[in-house]
Amino acid sequence: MAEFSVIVPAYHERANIRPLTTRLFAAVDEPKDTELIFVDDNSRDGSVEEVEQLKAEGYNVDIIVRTKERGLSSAVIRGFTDAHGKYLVCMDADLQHPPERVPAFFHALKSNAFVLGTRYSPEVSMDKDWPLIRRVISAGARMLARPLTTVSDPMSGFFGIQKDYVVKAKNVNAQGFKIALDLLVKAEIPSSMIAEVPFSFGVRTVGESKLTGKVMVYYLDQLKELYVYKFGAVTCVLVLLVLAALAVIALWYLASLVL
Ligand SMILES: Nc1nc2c(ncn2[C@@H]2O[C@H](COP(=O)(O)OP(=O)(O)O[C@H]3O[C@H](CO)[C@@H](O)[C@H](O)[C@@H]3O)[C@@H](O)[C@H]2O)c(=O)[nH]1
Ligand SMILES: [Mg+2]
Repeated sequence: MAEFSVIVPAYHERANIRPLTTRLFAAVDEPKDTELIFVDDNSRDGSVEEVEQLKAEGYNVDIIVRTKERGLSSAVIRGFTDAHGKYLVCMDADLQHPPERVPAFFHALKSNAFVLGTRYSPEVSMDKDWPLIRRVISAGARMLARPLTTVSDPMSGFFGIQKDYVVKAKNVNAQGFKIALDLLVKAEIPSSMIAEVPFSFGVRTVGESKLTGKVMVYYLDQLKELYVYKFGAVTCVLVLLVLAALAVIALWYLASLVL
């Protein structure tokens, strides 16, 4: 039974499956003790056949095909549930998360409950081709998550967690796009048990991003739920009322200067 599991949510990613698998197994320290699980939402694009071929070549890779559910977070939860490993790493299929960094996650997971891949470290650079609009959205989204966690990249989808802590996390939001943030808040992991691994965020070369306007709405909804979870509904309403009052006072003051 594998001790290390790599979970990859995948939707229409056939062309990325082979390079990810070969690069991952070439990189890990203990390939015989490592399993790779794709969680595909019935893409029907040849992903299953590609995985079968890789299996026949001897790679410890599998694919779960979901036909009734869809969504990034719920796919990751399904993969974590089915995984055999004690140490779990989640990464994207599109090679924006370099497989060569996975051993650093497993290494850090031996002494930490949670390991977050970060794009915001002096050691790494963000790919200069990452579109400006994505950088702006990412910065805004990060700022909004600031009160929830101290980690440097709460939007990251490249992370590792010990299986025991997945079991501990209750009511994880399967709708959201930001599963790492949800687990960080709901598994109640102390900051002393969280490590960060810097990585350079690449550019997708094959296939398309699934980030749509709807995903951003889901994110705001997820944030609302996490704020209430962490601070309680009463505190959230009071803070909103104070902010609204401050905004009215500021507008009043500005109007008095102009008029
Ligand atoms: N099974 C399944 N997989 C999905 C779904 N939606 C997306 N995925 C998979 O989830 C991964 C990330 O999707 P992308 O569409 O490539 O996301 P992105 O916009 O590049 O977003 C990335 O950057 C964010 C930070 O800015 C990360 O938070 C996010 O996890 C992801 O890494 C890919 O492997 C994609 O196939 C879905 O509905 N179902
Ligand atoms: Mg991507």
